[in-house]
Amino acid sequence: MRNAHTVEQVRAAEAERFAVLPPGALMQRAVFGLVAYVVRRLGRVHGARIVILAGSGDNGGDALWAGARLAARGARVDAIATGTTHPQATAALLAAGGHRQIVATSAGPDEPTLRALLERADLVLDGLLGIGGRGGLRPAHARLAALAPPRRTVAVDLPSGVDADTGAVAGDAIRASATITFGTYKRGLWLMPGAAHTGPVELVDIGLTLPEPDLRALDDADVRAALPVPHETASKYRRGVLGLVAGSDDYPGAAVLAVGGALRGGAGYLRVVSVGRADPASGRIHGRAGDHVRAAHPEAVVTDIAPGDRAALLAAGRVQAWAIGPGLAGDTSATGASLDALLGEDVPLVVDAGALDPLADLLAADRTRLHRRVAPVLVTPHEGEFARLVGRVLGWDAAKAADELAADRLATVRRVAAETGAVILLKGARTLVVEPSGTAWVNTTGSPWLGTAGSGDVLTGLIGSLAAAGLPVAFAGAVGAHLHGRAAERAGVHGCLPLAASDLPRLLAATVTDLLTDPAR
Ligand SMILES: NC(=O)C1=CN([C@@H]2O[C@H](COP(=O)(O)OP(=O)(O)OC[C@H]3O[C@@H](n4cnc5c(N)ncnc54)[C@H](O)[C@@H]3O)[C@@H](O)[C@H]2O)[C@@H](O)CC1
Ligand SMILES: [K+]
Repeated sequence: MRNAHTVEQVRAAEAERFAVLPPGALMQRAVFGLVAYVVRRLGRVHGARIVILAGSGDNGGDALWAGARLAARGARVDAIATGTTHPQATAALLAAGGHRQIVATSAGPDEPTLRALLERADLVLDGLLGIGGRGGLRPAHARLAALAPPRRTVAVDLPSGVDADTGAVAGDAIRASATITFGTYKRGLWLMPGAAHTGPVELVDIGLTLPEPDLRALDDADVRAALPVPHETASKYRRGVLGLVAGSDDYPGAAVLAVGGALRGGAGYLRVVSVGRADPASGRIHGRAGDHVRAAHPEAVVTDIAPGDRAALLAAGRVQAWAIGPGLAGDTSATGASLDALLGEDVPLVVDAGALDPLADLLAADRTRLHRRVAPVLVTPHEGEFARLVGRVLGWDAAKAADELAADRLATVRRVAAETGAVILLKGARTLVVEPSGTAWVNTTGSPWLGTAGSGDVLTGLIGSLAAAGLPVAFAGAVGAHLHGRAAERAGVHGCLPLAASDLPRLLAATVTDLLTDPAR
């Protein structure tokens, strides 16, 4: 598990260490980790050209100290500063044979000199701003950020211009090929758009004593440990039964995809409810989605029901979790009736796609509905569906929803989770899973190829299945998002590019197989 903390939490933990350590000790720990990374990356330090971008604070201090260490090992180090710089670190750099120039003065380097320095650099260390940065970069910083070569730039603690807490980026910001961060992950390294600026992030332990994290990210090892693996006495029922209400005559394929995801999530038995209509000749209820599921996945047990038939829905049988929504179309009041029936059942419930608007309507009528329910409800909107949800339930217009998400995505989702009582899984490049209590996970796996029709249906089935197998539903959301992302990352290896959603179940099986058979386990 990787943990992220807020700037306030980091500052408090640092203050506690400052009180007992000699001056500069924490910074030297950070510098040691940074230099170790640079040496590993360059292989040969002697003769390497290093450019340091140095702001006025301790972040610049880290980078300048690293420059001093690298200069002492024979690197050619040029520091480009935006003004005053950390005094001891600057003195150490100059004493080690490094150079410093200040862009803001008339004696500073002109544009061509600056460009030439950066173009020739083997590596650029971005020490413009760390956790002390606020708002968009000032002009001198922004100019350097725009000139730094992304593929040869390493961000110190975080890419300058990325807000450490929110991941917001206002204007120019450093784009790095790697980020070396100190003490703990900062939330902004994991939240979009900041997360797109970091490259791979490495954590350097500097010995902070930290409180409960504000945000968590799962690793493969966490997911491996959480996977519901059947033991000797398992049976199909004991492994968990998922009830899935999915598909419609208009969108039967969504049910097939959701079932494909569910079959790879660990539940032993799958009851699929297909919403159809009465056959004029026989009077029997029949749904196209059910036909497609029977043909594609004979292991699923399918029941056809008439729209909104609550009794028939619940008669499908006992389950340990329900999921509703993929591919549901048409009469939203009928979907609302089904949803209302499922909300009356005391098992975890996953609500997606075509069931999200009906849920919003139920919550608009009764905001306490989910707070009163004992078993949790997880909703899986993408950004547009989230905007509709907050529009109907909290009265936000689309512009407000977009503004709030852009300013602080995590805080916004937290607030909506607390107000609605739903666990919210907000899909996107860095999917967030947030409980009403505020506990939050961010997913760091995935690939842009996942942005394809039907991939969300697979995810819903997968999460429902993990919940039916016994994972707490929010954790099932985090585990499901991690597996779903890993599966997509494998698409290239398994010849599944461009990725189609129907490839995902097969890729999920390969992902789970690898996790469970990893010899390092
Ligand atoms: N405090 C510590 O013990 C440690 C701190 N470390 C480093 O220290 C950093 C924090 O140092 P500081 O608190 O000095 O803060 P920073 O170095 O992040 O920046 C502070 C300076 O930047 C200016 N500034 C703020 N926003 C700006 C903007 N948008 N554009 C341009 N300039 C802006 C401020 O006026 C201030 O002078 C960490 O990120 C980390 O790199 C590490 O050395 C580990 C130990
Ligand atoms: K930085």
